[in-house]
Amino acid sequence: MTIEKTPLEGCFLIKPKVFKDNRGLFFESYNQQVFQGKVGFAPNFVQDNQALSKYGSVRGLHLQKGEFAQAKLVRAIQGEILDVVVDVRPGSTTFGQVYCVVLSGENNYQLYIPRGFAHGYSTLSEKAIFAYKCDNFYAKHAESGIIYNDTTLAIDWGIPAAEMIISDKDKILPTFEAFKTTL
Ligand SMILES: Cc1cn([C@H]2C[C@H](O)[C@@H](COP(=O)(O)OP(=O)(O)O[C@H]3O[C@@H](C)C(=O)[C@@H](O)[C@H]3O)O2)c(=O)[nH]c1=O
Repeated sequence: MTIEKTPLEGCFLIKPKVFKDNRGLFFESYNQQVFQGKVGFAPNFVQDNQALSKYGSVRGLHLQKGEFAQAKLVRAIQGEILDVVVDVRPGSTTFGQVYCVVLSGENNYQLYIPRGFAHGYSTLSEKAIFAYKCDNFYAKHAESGIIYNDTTLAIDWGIPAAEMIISDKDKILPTFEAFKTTL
């Protein structure tokens, strides 16, 4: 397993060591000892989530605020997604910067997203199964987010606008400018 820094402070791309044989393959999808050794701390993951999405689905950008903030370790078990994170930690040297990476059931990459980031993903394949670990519980009242098509962030989700599938909740998220006033 390799753990690489991304351009965003505290956000890491994890590439597992995959063992292939005539039965299929095997890899460690999380190893606390390795994570601690390479990153310097071990998150206390308390909730695992899984979602199935159709092609064109865009989920996000989401985060939970304050004491309910969540760090996440995300991956695509099947299919291909474009994972997108935005550093919205006040005072961070990479505040407002966006990082995107393709995660798939083929590359088995994972992204460690620290607390205080906004997160979203689009589904590039016909369908995708997305799974993630969180270091804090779901708290509906602490949910916040930024609109997926914010013009200042200008995220390319890899999906034509006419084919995007977006939840009603996500369609009314604030712009990045408006979100910033809530920080
Ligand atoms: C996230 C979440 C949702 N739910 C419920 C609430 C709702 O009825 C249903 C679907 O929720 P949502 O529409 O918020 O699901 P979704 O849009 O997939 O939300 C997720 O998006 C990605 C981008 C993230 O980063 C996650 O942290 C999470 O916010 O599931 C839980 O019970 N527990 C949870 O942890």
